Amino acid sequence: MSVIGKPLLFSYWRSSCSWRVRIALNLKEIPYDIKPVSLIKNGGEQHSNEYREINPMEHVPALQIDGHTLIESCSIMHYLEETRPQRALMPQDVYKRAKVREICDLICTGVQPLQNLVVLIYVGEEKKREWAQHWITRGFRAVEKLLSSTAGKYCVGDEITLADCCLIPQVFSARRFQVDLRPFPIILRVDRELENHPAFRAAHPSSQPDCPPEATK
Ligand SMILES: O=C(O)/C=C\C(=O)CC(=O)CC(=O)O
Repeated sequence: MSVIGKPLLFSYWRSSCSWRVRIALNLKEIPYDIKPVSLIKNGGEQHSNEYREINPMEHVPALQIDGHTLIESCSIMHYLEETRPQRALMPQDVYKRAKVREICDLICTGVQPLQNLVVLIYVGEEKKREWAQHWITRGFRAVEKLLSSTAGKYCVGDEITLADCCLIPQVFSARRFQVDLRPFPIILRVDRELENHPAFRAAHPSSQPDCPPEATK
């Protein structure tokens, strides 16, 4: 690992957790390299001895930056926020900061882990779509309710925050599992607001070097 080189992100094109960090890096205009880790090739490269040294949880993402190796997308985003204050992704106001963390935690602990690859494999091919739909819908009901009192143009007010970095990839996963999003008009509005933002577009799965050609839009 190079201390002075560009940060290196261990990422998988369709991983929503990798996508969160890609958005944050792009928004802050931090140049970085990507090291693709295939979650499906040969039973998953994340389970290799080499990668387990980088991330003992055998998940993506991991970020090598400033001579450190960091794991867990929210911790990584907070590190970026604390070390690279340019283009702040947390509001100044303490209450608004709490609301941003609330939305991030809800998605990152209450929704996304339930549709993680290891969980879906455990649930089984037959039930996995119904399972993912159930938990995403349940979580989105809560997110929509929170947004009804926090959202401006984006999740919390009119500035892009870490909450948006978490929400947009989760909406993509919801579509992937064919969740009916009609009951969530605020989530859909924020998603529409950000779908063509350059930092979000560049972080999109279809823009990734490891995206299979048939999946590019
Ligand atoms: O089917 C695949 O291509 C494998 C894995 C993923 O997409 C990523 C996830 O496990 C879900 C997620 O990050 O939300």
